[in-house]
Amino acid sequence: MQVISKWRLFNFHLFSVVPQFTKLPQIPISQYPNPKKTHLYINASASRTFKSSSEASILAKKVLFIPPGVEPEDITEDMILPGSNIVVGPYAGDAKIKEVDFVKSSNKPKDCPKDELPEFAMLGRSNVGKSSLINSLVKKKEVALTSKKPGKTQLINHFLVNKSWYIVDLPGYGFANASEAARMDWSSFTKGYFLNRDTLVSVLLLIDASVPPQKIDLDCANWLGRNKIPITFVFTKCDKMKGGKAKRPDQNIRDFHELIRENYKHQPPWIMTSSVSGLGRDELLLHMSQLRNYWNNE
Ligand SMILES: Nc1nc2c(ncn2[C@@H]2O[C@H](COP(=O)(O)OP(=O)(O)OP(=O)(O)O)[C@@H](O)[C@H]2O)c(=O)[nH]1
Ligand SMILES: [Mg+2]
Repeated sequence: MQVISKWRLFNFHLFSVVPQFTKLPQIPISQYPNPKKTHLYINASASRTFKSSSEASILAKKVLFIPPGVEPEDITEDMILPGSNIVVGPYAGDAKIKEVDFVKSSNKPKDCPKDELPEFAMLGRSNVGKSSLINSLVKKKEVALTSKKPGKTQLINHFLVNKSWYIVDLPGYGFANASEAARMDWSSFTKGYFLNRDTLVSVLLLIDASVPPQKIDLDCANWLGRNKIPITFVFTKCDKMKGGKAKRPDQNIRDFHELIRENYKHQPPWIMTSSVSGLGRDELLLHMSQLRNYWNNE
């Protein structure tokens, strides 16, 4: 298994991604020179695997995202992507982006491309970094337009990757100076897309990790959960360290998990990223590859 053996290179500990259940010594992510080795937590003594412990297997089911084709008791810690709760399974592969083409902007869900290719939709608060993440994933500066001014992306924008799948840039929700009418418009427009788009493999719900959990993000996560829309939490701006008493990204992420935990029977996948440092980029692409390849094989 080539993909898995790649991840064996990382000396990554299972218990480093179990924030809610363990109290482990913490090291701020800024202290890691290599983003690939960035962990939320480090526990020097935790070099166990799940194999020998049924307790650990139950814990794995509660906190890890276990993809199709993987049994909880077969998980070893080196199968977990760094800075995430995502286990890499047999469907992962072909993650590299070789080419990307902007296809179209649609202002109604029914105008979106009809070629049945799988797609991932970027959703999140205005200014959370959706367009920046797309640019970072495709390694091009100006594929998706970014701006300091919230509300830059107003349409459903389809980008075709490797001529075989789409990344979709959506308008941000909840920007403070939008009128109530504009907000309502956003919600019927985008909700229509989520509820009717059969080719949607997963929503990537972007959450700004440089600020404490926001009600609007929690509401959105809960709405998607209630409507059984597959979701991956992508924490953005993990490079941003605010001074003073502000919480660090890893603490904000832990607080966010704490608040949504009871709404999810199974842990949705989550991953830490930064469009500035490239943290989580390759890992997110690998995760998307396993969801996509499974979707294609279904
Ligand atoms: N430090 C840091 N800044 C970021 C990161 N990602 C985005 N930004 C900044 O955040 C601002 C908003 O980024 P966009 O990518 O335009 O955000 P968006 O979610 O597409 O915004 P809308 O299109 O308005 O919904 C820009 O100033 C980016 O440079 C990140 O990972 N780290
Ligand atoms: Mg945008």
